[in-house]
Amino acid sequence: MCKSPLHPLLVSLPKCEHHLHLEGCLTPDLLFALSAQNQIPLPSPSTDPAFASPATLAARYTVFTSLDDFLHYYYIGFRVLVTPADFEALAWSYFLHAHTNANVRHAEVFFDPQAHTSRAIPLSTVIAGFSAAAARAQTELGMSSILIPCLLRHLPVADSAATYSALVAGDYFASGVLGGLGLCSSELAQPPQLWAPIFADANARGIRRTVHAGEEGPPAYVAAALDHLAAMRIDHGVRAAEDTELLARLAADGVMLSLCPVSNAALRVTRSVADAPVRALLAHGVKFSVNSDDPAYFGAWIQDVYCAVQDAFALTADEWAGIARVAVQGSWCGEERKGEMMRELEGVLGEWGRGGGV
Ligand SMILES: Nc1ncnc2[nH]cnc12
Ligand SMILES: [Zn+2]
Repeated sequence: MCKSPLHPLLVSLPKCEHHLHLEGCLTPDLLFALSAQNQIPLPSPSTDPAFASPATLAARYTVFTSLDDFLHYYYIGFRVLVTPADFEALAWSYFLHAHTNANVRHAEVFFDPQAHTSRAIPLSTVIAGFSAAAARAQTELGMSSILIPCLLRHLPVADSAATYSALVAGDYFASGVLGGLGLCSSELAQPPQLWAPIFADANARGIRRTVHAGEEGPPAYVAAALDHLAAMRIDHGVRAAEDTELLARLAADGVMLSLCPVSNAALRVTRSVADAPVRALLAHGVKFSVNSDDPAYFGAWIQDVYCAVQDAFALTADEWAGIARVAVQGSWCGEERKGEMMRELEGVLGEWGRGGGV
């Protein structure tokens, strides 16, 4: 909860989340429970004392030193996910939390196929579990969602190409089970252009494209994601704020950044949430949405992130209205769904105004 008088508005705003890794919703409690259930050992506390208990692991998560320090723990977490039911339970825990605590109405969620297939978990197992949870969220919560597989930059590009080909051959994109293609994981020394042939093929097939760039990597990686991968959205993009020409380009082209200010502070991309480029983006007219990234690892779900941004920047109700409208418009759902969400949003804003909102 934030200290702002706008807190009730921030809770009730219908939200779209565009930057959420489903595997980033694996809490230490669920990690230990699935480890016991599936009889998959975690690292021994004698090699890493963080694995003594869920509490010690949660404490370790508060002192990440970099993206790669976080990714080390993040990929260990994958080991305990085995059955379609495990994947479904993980995704459902996110959808239910986002619906109940933050009024998320639409979520575009990432997952990392290569980090499962490399453990001999078939693509079909992962996708069956995640898509079952997405269907349940639609039916039971009225929440729409889009599943987006991310290719992993810390693995050879050939591995990305093989995974992408398997996804295409499995008809997952053409059938609409998957709604886009992403690129994530370690960023430094992994320039986006290495993935150009894969993203060119995706573009030719009409598959939407989003790319993690400008998190730890330089502004040039953001430009390269646009130039070489035809990225339609940039995930993070924080470091774009270092380059005013790039900001002007993002604004002119209407490219939305999926900002994750709490993640950035947790991974030392910025010193604090207050160092996120929120004011610079607003001033330059760059579109952005506010997102959680890996909430179980950073201890902040989307509502907490909205509150953290408000505590840091004291935005006005009008500024939040603009951010919420951009989030709806920048979503990849159909125009009809956007229209529904926009009407809901305008209803909430109108009610806030009539109540004498600040
Ligand atoms: N913040 C992040 N950056 C890059 N890859 C990720 N995978 C999960 N979270 C990530
Ligand atoms: Zn991310």
